[in-house]
Amino acid sequence: MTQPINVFSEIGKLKTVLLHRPGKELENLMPDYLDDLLFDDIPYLPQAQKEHDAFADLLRKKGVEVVYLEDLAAEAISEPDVRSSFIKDYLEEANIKGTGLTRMIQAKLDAIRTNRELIDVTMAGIPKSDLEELKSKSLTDMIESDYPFAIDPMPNLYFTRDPFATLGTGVSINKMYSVTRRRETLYAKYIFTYHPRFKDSNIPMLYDRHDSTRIEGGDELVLSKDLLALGMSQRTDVASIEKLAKNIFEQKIGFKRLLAFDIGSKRKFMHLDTVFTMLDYDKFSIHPEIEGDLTVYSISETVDGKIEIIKECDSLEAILNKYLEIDTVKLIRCGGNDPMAAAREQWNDGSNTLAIAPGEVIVYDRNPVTNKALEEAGVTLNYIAGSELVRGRGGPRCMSMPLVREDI
Ligand SMILES: NC(=[NH2+])NCCC[C@H](N)C(=O)O
Repeated sequence: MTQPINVFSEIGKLKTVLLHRPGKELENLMPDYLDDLLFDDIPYLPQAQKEHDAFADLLRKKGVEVVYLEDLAAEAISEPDVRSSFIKDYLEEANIKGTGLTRMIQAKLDAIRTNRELIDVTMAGIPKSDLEELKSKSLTDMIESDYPFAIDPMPNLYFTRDPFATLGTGVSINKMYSVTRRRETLYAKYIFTYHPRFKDSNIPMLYDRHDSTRIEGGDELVLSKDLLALGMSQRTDVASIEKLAKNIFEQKIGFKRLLAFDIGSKRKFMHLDTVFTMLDYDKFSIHPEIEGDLTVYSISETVDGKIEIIKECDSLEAILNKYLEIDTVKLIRCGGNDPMAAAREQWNDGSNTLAIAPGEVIVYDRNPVTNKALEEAGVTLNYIAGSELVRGRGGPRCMSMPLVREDI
């Protein structure tokens, strides 16, 4: 039987992928809170859904099984006691002001008939205006301020790449950088523990969502069955990479080395996959700003089970040649040779490609300069529109979490 999780590369033929169709959580974005919610603008939901459906259809057309986070989460809580414990965890983490309000919301959630509807409500968040009871005078003391939400929405859920990452046969359930994304990992906890697809497989857990240091899936790349690339970024702390390495070696997942790339701490480069993705055995898309010398930490295990860390300063090209044991990797620049196009198209996720097979990727159609450079390098491109989706600052890789890839 194939493992429910099998991801030993970034490029092996994609067999099963996890998406989230953008939902009502995007309609709960408000201009005053965009920064906290990590959005730059408010997508128009029907159009965002249309674009997302086209992305899913393309994947299906390419023979990929598409599963949705919201369906798996609903199926995972099908036992009444699991559903109750999910609601309890959700409420505990929801940062609700006032116990009266918590009780009121709990009653509302308990009364929702189908689990799928329940999951949708938890994702969308709960505006105070949806709580009829709050309108009665006796409850005014529960309304702390003009803040519009009793529970915040989770608008970043369609970036399924980040709250957890599949690595080999295991999964790292991540401690997210921002408050707004921390609750997203609750769905992963329930899915990997209780969903029939996973529950009997004893999935190796490689990171703990309650850990003190942060890590996100956009910084976790599987370069080969032996090698992982990690970003030390705005989102991922170096300490987390060390912990992940320890867990990977202890649980004998199979990877022999982790390369941690220091990409600095800027929003435009929030994750390693915003400046660097794998296209083929020897081809990568990169943002020109990471072409110079980089500081990289190579983390491996010694024969007596200790962690060894070596610091190197070299170009990305030299590091990849050395550790992938390739004569010359080909780095394809986002924006080609035009610095202005590079900046603009990186902002619109031109380097954030999703490989569906070696040398075949999905890209946004809105980055023509980068796409031309990729085509000229012999990469096969499949286009999707992303006018609305891109407003959350993420591309095809960010919007997908592979569960199964064919080994290469
Ligand atoms: N893997 C990625 N690059 N994900 C992009 C996530 C974008 C999202 N708005 C955030 O700031 O978290």
